[in-house]
Amino acid sequence: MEGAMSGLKSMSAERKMVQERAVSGEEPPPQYILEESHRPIDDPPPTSPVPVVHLGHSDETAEIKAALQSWGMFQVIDHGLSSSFLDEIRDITRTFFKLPMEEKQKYSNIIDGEFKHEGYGNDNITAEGQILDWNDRLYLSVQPEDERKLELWPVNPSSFRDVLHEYTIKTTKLINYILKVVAKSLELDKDFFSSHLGDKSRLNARFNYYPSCSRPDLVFGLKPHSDATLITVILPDKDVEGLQVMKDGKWFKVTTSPHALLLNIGDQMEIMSNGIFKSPVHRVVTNPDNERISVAMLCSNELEKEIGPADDLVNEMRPRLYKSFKMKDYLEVFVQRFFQGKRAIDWAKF
Ligand SMILES: O=C(O)CCC(=O)C(=O)O
Ligand SMILES: [Fe+2]
Repeated sequence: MEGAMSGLKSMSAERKMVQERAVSGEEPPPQYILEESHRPIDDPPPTSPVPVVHLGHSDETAEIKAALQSWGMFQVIDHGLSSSFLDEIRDITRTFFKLPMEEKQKYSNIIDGEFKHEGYGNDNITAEGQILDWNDRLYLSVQPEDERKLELWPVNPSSFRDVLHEYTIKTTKLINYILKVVAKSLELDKDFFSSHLGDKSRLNARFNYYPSCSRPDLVFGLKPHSDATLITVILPDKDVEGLQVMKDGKWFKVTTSPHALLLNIGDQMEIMSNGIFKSPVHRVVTNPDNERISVAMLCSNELEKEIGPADDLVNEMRPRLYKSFKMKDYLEVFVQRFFQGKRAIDWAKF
């Protein structure tokens, strides 16, 4: 067993970045190739624009409720972030991934052969036969501010840290606003989620880089998953599509305005809303001609916090559907299952 674990450990540590494979024109090697029944099928899934919610309008609460009950996600255009600032975030992302490999490796998520969540890299390899995603990423914890590992924040491009800091402040403000509206839509006190989040609530930034892939029919850019979060803010690529969401058992391409931020709820919201809202399953497919980037800001409750369904959402008509547990215990289960392409929410159900 120990031998097998150390074998897996060295597979994580020694693997090549997807970007290196794409640059040298490699076809995806066997570890990336999906079983036939799991492959993204070629006939393009229907496109349907994810609902647009108008913040500050009198019907924002009803719009958010309807969007979360049907899609689990919505796009926001009047979010208060300028289009030029959104482009700056896209620019620092592209510039970082364009740096020479040895420069990016200074921020590696493998330290002394051990996989860490934070930093530049790929998923951990935790099991023999695990199918890998056609994606490299930079994962950074941005909040609480005093827990930032600044040594993993790129200094190149030189604006990277300042832009990410500013984006953290702006997304936090947007998330706080949206969480009040979501609470109202559930007829909870408007501060229900923010008071639960507490002072040590977490915000993580995941910069995704999906190199072009000669065989998009065989691989995923990002495997089907729901987020572990309370809520996630995605800045999608301006030009290249790839994100798909499961709705009513079917996959839909997600199309958004270039000026939009896309918000989706995660498992913590499904649990706290006692299943009134469902955390959407989504995935990313690759593209033979173009690379794609996205930035996900992932907002979660404090690690020591106990979470469970809101008492006011449990009644005779709607019994308690999920257990209560410590956030950190959920994340541990989530991470193990995520790498295996399995959902953690089933673990939380009664
Ligand atoms: O690339 C995207 O559009 C989505 C990324 C995503 O789902 C994630 O980082 O959790
Ligand atoms: Fe996601």
